[in-house]
Amino acid sequence: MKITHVALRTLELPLVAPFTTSFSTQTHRRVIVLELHAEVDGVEVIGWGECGALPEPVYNEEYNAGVLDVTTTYLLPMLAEAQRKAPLTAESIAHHLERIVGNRMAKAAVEMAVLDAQLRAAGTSFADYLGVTKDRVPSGVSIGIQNSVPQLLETVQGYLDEGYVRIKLKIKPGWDIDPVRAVREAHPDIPLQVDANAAYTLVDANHLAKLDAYDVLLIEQPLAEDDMRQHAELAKRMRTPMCLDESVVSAPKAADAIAMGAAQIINIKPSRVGGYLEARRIHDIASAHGIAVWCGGMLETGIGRAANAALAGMPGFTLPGDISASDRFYAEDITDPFVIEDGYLAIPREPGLARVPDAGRLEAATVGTLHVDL
Ligand SMILES: CC(=O)N[C@@H](Cc1ccc2ccccc2c1)C(=O)O
Ligand SMILES: [Mg+2]
Repeated sequence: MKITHVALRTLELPLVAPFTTSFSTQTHRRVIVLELHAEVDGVEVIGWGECGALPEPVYNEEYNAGVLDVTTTYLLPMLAEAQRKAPLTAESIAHHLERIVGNRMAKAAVEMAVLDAQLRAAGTSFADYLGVTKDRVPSGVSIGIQNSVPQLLETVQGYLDEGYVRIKLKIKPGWDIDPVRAVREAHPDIPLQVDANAAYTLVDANHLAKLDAYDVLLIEQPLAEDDMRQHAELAKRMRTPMCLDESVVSAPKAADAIAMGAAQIINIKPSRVGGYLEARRIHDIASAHGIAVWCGGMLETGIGRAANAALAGMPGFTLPGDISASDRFYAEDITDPFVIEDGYLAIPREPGLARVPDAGRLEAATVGTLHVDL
């Protein structure tokens, strides 16, 4: 394909409720969406991409202003140069961009938009492209740090009433054992896991091991992104299975984590690892080692949610992911909403990888747009 034009929109979407983690409280999602115009065999097609980066570098080292700069200054000009020699394919994007170190969320958004355009032009759904045969995926929910344990129990009950099949609690020092104990005592049999977003150190090992008493499915990223060896050490000191999120930024890192015993489970986020094609490679490596994976979330709009739902249909995604219904975070999505039905989300089967945003809602949510001609 030949990319002709890309619009990089920054959207501001209010969250239905503040979302507090160990690293921040967010009341809005300020997210970058790419609208990529391309020609495939002379026919114009539009592909959509969504970037997982936050406005500030508090989840990982990327942030929106940096994504916009690296995409307009480097990534798109490099693809403009590459496509002068030969048509681009989604599968060749990573190769063309490999001179740029890191910036995985920025690269992932570009690759996603190219893949969406390519699949749309071919009339193929992402599920079919991946060979996914399932038609729906189980839906888990990520619950932020609450003001009190009673409020947490009320929030958990609300999501269980909506049908969520797995509860994930954000934890941090001072909000960990008590909330987990309270939820487990109230719900002895629900699948329950925790996510610390790197808030602890090995000094907390004995404290975190208290979670072993509450049948916790996994503990997600208790230590820092770079603490791969430390996670392996902690895994020896806890029965609760170790799961990594922020640390697994690529397939080689996934292989390291598995080889070192730093992860018994991996949270795959296509944005964090550089795109859906790298996400598939991580799925394949993990599955080959008998390591369970599940699909994490970055509060995606329906654009990213659609692609995540298809990815989560792959056989190695054996644990419910954070692919919640659209209304978990947004009163109104910019796309047709994903709704939870009997605890599951339907995997889209329309051509393409992403859901197409409603033009009016997209415009209404846009707080800034950059246009790049290639
Ligand atoms: C669903 C979930 O817990 N996601 C991330 C953390 C996270 C937390 C807060 C966010 C705010 C704005 C955008 C993305 C965000 C991602 C995680 O698994 O670690
Ligand atoms: Mg996480």
